[in-house]
Amino acid sequence: MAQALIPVAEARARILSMLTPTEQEPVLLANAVGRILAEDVVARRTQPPSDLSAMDGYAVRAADVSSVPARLRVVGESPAGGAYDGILGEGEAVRIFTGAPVPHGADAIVIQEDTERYGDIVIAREKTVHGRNIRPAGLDFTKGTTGLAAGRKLSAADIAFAAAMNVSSLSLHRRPRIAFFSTGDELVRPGAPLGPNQIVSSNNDGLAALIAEAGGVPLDLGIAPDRREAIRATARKAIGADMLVTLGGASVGDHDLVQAALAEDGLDIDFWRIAMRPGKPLMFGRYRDIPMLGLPGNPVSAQVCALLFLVPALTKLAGGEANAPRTVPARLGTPLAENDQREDYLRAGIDHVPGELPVATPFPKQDSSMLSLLSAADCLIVRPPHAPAAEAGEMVSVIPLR
Ligand SMILES: Nc1nc2c(c(=O)[nH]1)N[C@H]1C(S)=C(S)[C@@H](COP(=O)(O)OP(=O)(O)OC[C@H]3O[C@@H](n4cnc5c(N)ncnc54)[C@H](O)[C@@H]3O)O[C@H]1N2
Ligand code: MOO
Repeated sequence: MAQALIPVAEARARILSMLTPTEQEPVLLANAVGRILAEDVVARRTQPPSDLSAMDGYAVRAADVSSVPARLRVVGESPAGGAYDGILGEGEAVRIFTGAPVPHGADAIVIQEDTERYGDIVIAREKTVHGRNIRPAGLDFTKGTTGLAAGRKLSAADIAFAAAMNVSSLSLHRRPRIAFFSTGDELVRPGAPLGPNQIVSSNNDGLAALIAEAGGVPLDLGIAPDRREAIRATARKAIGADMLVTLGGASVGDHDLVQAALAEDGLDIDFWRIAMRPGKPLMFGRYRDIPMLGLPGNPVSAQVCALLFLVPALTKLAGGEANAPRTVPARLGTPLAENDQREDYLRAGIDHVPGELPVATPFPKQDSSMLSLLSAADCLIVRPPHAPAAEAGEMVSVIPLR
């Protein structure tokens, strides 16, 4: 009897449950963007450190400029990076610039455009109030507060924020090293001489790109021919990696040897075959000490399965919160027939309609060898197992691809 196919969500949960984050390492801010923070970042200083002017103009006592014109005596200057050391008295003003410390005694800044200057005298033409154009000390953050929480994927804004907190290096999980190889006598590298019945391996470069994009270090072990010993020898090169991914040889054909070859060399299978299209022959287990994901060889199946299983796995290894890819609602552009037991991921185009949900139209062909259609797809429509037939206009969930 055929073995039951494992649901997609269960497969992902089983993979994730086998993974633990890589160790932490200090990383300079310049190299940290896009990576996942392993420890909270605590502000090492208060920003602004003291009350600072937000404008170029004159520091005044607001009470002196409650009616205008107000005539004030300029007693000094406060540039950014400097300061006026005295205390501002009644009827006095200090020339001040954006970012400069507000002198003691002053409690407002009159912007330069609202003044006229005559030697030591400045006339304020607009009224002001207490606090205007002043950035109080600690407006942005105060020393000792947690600015960025562990688990966060660092954006450029986060890097700037960490720098402002006077933190120059961050504790991050080491980038996960993902070793992978393709199997198949028919495969050659792009650009290499092609024999009569050979095809170009698209999976190696495609997977390397996806791993790099997801924050991992791709370790391309090449192409193993369809011989058990060759598959074993190639797999052994993965020792030391955080995960091994095999491409192809996962199905039931006489030349689909990955499982049989590695079973004799320390592979312990957790599951094989899932209720998904494309990607039914997906396999997962542990090869010696290394988690191993066996992706199907069909190029679209390999990429879609990598997106659904390898990317969350990488996120977990890198210390982040691993989830299924984000879905958004859309309207179906064409009717769809009832689905079978396999959760379906249909390549589709997206049309944006102002003020309405986008319309996702599945491509008429969905063959899992067709990379042209994966490249052209704007999204994947997710159809649950046994979904009933659907009319055009019905709501569906889609995974945006770009
Ligand atoms: N009798 C059955 N046949 C198949 C089944 C099944 O359940 N029963 N499942 C089908 C499904 S679904 C898939 S997906 C494929 C996956 O098979 P494998 O993982 O064993 O992959 P291969 O046989 O090695 O290759 C499939 C296909 O993809 C091409 N390929 C492989 N590697 C690459 C690469 N690196 N770059 C580009 N193209 C690659 C290969 O030439 C084949 O055409 O099995 C179905 N069969
Ligand atoms: O699941 Mo296979 O990936 O349909 O082609």
